[in-house]
Amino acid sequence: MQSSFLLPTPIANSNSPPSLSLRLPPPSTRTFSFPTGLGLFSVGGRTRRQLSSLRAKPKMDLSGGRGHRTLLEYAGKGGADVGDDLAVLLAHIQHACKRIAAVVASPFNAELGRHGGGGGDGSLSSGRDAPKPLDIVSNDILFSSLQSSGKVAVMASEEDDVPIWITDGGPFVVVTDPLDGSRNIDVSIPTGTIFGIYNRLAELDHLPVEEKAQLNSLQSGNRLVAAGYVLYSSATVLCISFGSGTHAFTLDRSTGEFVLTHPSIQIPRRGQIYSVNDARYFDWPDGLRQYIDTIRQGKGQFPKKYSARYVCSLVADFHRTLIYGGVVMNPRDHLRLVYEANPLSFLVEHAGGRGSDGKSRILSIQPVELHQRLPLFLGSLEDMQELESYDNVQQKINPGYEV
Ligand SMILES: O=P(O)(O)OC[C@H]1O[C@](O)(COP(=O)(O)O)[C@@H](O)[C@@H]1O
Repeated sequence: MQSSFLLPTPIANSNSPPSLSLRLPPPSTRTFSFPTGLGLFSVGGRTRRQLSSLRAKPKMDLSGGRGHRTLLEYAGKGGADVGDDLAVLLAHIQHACKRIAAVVASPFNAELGRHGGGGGDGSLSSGRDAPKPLDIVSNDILFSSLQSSGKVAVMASEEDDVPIWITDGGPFVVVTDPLDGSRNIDVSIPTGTIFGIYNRLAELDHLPVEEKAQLNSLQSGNRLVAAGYVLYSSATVLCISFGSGTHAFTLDRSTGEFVLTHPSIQIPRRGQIYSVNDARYFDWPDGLRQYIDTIRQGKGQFPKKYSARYVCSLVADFHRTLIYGGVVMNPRDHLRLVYEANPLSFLVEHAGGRGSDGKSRILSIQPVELHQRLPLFLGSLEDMQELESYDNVQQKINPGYEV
């Protein structure tokens, strides 16, 4: 059988794209793909005309003709111009997240999963310090980056009991869940970092350190200056909003840069996917059961049967929802207002969606405790409105599930 192939010809001028010479396949032969420098071209079964139109197609340009735009270019003066302080902080956060991406993917850390190694006192029988679980390692990485940025007054982390005061002059407050979904890490399921950035409240500067650390960290979500997450998955994706649109950048491992791949994300007004831990069905209130039963059968406001997807890793479930639409939820008091619900609600709202506790808009809730937990529903506007029209969607009992 004659095979088909495309050969890159020598490049005479490095500014011009490589041209392709081709021998056409007989009709309906197998499909082959070849790297050409312009991406993978699949040629099986295509006519010469189809191929030349493929060749003529320009590469997708996300930067208005200036090449791929990186996160730091985007945030800088030629882009969103978020201000020097925030740009510096962002540079440190993205650096920390690249390190976390490397740590969670490393074969040498795989066994550290949730519980870490060694004895209860943190030591090994050999006398060395026991390795730390990956969520603690991630917390340490973020802390050290925030500290070296010089831009952070206080960091409040899901991993720490109390917020840590870093520097008096720091203009920002950072709240974070450094490694969400870490319970899945032993089996290489995606994980993520979530962060929110507030301005330091200068009017609290006169208070004792513990008090001002606490109060700065308890700001309501509608005061967020920026929020984001980093998904550690088949690709490492950093999604961020500075309060004007939600944009995602994918890590280019060849350059180490986050490159803008999803500018101005708009969550579809309707999705066809719901994301929840279905095993809790019998602990759900009637309203939530009815809602899920209805959309599953295609009997809701959108006359299509919904599909279920649940990774059990909030960042992954949220990222899919942001791109494909639908709703992602955890109806019990489990996820944290400060570290998870507020940043993700900020992102979904700036993409045209909604974040709610089943009754109220998340960003309007005033946190009263740092580690406060609540039911969380995030998603497409119309799906969220339909969900909230069922009065009773918050799971009040929380029997302490083992897995
Ligand atoms: O057990 P549930 O209710 O399905 O909760 C799963 C959720 O908990 C999380 O693992 C976060 O919980 P932790 O902060 O305790 O790890 C999310 O990533 C996930 O969406």
